[in-house]
Amino acid sequence: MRIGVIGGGAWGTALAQVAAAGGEETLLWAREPEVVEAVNLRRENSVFLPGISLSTAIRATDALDDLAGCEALLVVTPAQHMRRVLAGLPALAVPLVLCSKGIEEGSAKLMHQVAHEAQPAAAIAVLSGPTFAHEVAAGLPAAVTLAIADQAAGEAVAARIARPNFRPYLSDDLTGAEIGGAVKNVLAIACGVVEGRGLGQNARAAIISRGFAEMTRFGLARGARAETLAGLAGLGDLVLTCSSTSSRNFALGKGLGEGADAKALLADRKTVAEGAFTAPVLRQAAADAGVEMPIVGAVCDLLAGSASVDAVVENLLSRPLRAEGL
Ligand SMILES: NC(=O)C1=CN([C@@H]2O[C@H](COP(=O)(O)OP(=O)(O)OC[C@H]3O[C@@H](n4cnc5c(N)ncnc54)[C@H](O)[C@@H]3O)[C@@H](O)[C@H]2O)C=CC1
Ligand SMILES: O=C(CO)COP(=O)(O)O
Repeated sequence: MRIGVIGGGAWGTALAQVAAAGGEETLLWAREPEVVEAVNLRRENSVFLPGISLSTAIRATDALDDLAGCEALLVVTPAQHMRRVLAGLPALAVPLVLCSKGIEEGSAKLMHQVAHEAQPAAAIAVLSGPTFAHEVAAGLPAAVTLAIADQAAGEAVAARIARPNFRPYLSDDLTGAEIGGAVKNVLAIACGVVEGRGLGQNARAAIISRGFAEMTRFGLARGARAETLAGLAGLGDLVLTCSSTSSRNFALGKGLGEGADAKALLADRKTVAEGAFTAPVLRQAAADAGVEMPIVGAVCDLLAGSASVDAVVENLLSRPLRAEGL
């Protein structure tokens, strides 16, 4: 097996399909025995990515040990589970390509920091960008940022995962690529709220643009480069997920905007809406860095049930007038 994928959710399955489309034998590790069985017997992940016929070059397993012989590993667990899953593997020397979007609760660490602590000998790359899993799995065109410190290693990984309809763009800014993906999830919840409450398309565009200002302020404070945040992994993904109920984060926000209870919405989920986990740790990290993120704060209040939609909107609209620049 040459490429291994850790995580049999929608995105891990879609990335396994991309890998297999290049003729690579691909091993997909999934936690759920029913996912392993469905992929191996029916060539479909009917739990997390129904309706997509999967390549015969994909084999699924529920044994992490089976990944030992892979030459590269794509890591696609939900962000809050990445440390434990990586720590459960033997020491790895193959490249780890992190595809999850989030910030670790408690530590406020980015996934590349978490992965480095769990697997210090592995080269770490971050793959992030505007990529709804079902479109990628169906072979529709998409482009991503592939961030890795070592350029030669990056070129090798890019060559390995690039396909005619899947274009990685290289970067060495892991922090920027990760902050873009993590922050946009929280902003997508805010845009969903705008939709659910019927606040209009002007308001949504305002949230995208002022949200991008928040992302940029926070990213620069954590050492990201502005050009990365303005690229596929930042602005590109922000625009995608702030515009469609195909985004689980947007859909969660839409429910909040329609007046549903946050706890009930979250308890009801089988799939992950990363923004709900990222929002509180992001608010704290921003406060620690002295960065204002009022939209992120509003999402936190809604998720905690500590303020109504109308109250957070009024709060945002009554902030002191200021210059547009960062
Ligand atoms: N679905 C998408 O279109 C995209 C998702 N991503 C990111 O990929 C990551 C994974 O998301 P999806 O594949 O969409 O997941 P999903 O929402 O389709 O499935 C949930 C996943 O969580 C896993 N899980 C649940 N409890 C777990 C535990 N205790 N330990 C380890 N894993 C556990 C399940 O096994 C399953 O793989 C997230 O960080 C997400 O932001 C990134 C780009 C696109
Ligand atoms: O990250 C994604 C697309 O790039 C998927 O967004 P959601 O997790 O909100 O569905």
